[in-house]
Amino acid sequence: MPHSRPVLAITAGEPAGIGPDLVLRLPELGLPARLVVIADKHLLASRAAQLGLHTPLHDYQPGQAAPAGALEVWHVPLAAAAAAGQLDAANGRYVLATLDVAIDGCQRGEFAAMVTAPVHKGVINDAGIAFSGHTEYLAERTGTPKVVMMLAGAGMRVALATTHLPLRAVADAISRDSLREVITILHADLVGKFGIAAPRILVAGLNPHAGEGGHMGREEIDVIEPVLSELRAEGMQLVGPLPADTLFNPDKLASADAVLAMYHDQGLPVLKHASFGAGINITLGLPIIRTSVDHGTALDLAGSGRADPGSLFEACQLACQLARHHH
Ligand SMILES: NC(=O)c1ccc[n+]([C@@H]2O[C@H](COP(=O)([O-])OP(=O)(O)OC[C@H]3O[C@@H](n4cnc5c(N)ncnc54)[C@H](O)[C@@H]3O)[C@@H](O)[C@H]2O)c1
Ligand SMILES: N[C@H](C(=O)O)[C@H](O)COP(=O)(O)O
Repeated sequence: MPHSRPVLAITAGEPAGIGPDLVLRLPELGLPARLVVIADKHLLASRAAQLGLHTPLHDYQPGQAAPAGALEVWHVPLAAAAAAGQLDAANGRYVLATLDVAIDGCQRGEFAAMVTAPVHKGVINDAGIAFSGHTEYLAERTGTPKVVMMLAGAGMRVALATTHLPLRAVADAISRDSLREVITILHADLVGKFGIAAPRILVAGLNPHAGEGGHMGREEIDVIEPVLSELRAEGMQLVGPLPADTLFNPDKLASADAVLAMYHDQGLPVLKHASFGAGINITLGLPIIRTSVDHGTALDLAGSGRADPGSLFEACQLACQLARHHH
């Protein structure tokens, strides 16, 4: 019965980072899914030996599930041997090749969802490949004009109006059109993927004190408020633009299904402070399901056995739930 359990594609990420360490722990979760790890199989075997783990590794065969408790491996060969903690730009293309296998498999329907362990954005760029993150890469590879990054954890969902941009470029990137698209995607996926019938979304301002009536910036008046009014008229429950320094107070969050922050470090430090180690990153607006960890490659911990698999576990659990819901 090959289709009785959803098949999750899990990319092991940067080979020198903690991704390989964490995926080797996945059988502990006992998830009702087939876990197909996309990575170099020799890397996984040698990292398992380094960590003293005895995770059963089977070559992935689409029509034949491995026994529960084992990982199935879709082998993508490294370009150069990888040592824990030591980045090597020679493997930049390998990392993207693992993502391509997962994306293509999801688009074909062979995988129900993909879950990503962390990649190192810097070393991929050092390899001569322009790369700002999975989020943007997935949008491009699936031909999706606009996606939304959302992190979830500690009872919060925080979506971002802009993602991996220099701070200097943020204000210019927030236009009425882009904001309307972001809120529309966020709203649609809260309803469609998360099953929240009438989501209530808190929207942050961009400037301190949400612009202080135009005295500390005009983006709230010129861009954010007009879009919120327009979308409220379509029936969305949108509160804001609110000053970002107080919008994360527990009493405000209690009444909300999600927060929309205007930029990466307005929203994510709050969420990661509250949930680091168990937070999840979800890409909204894609034609496929993608969840991820909330942390990076932690090169300092790779191969040490001290990396916490909690976030990867949560990401796989959510991918499994969303896949079942979608199915
Ligand atoms: N999903 C992703 O692919 C993703 C997410 C965030 C950062 N990154 C990338 O990771 C690289 C390193 O980023 P960084 O140093 O800012 O963040 P990081 O998350 O790798 O490390 C920050 C701190 O948290 C610790 N840490 C991280 N994950 C942990 C875990 N699972 N268990 C225990 N401790 C953990 C690290 O040891 C370090 O002290 C960058 O290239 C960044 O772009 C990738
Ligand atoms: N912004 C994310 C975070 O800080 O957790 C992270 O960089 C991952 O982004 P991608 O999923 O786009 O790689």
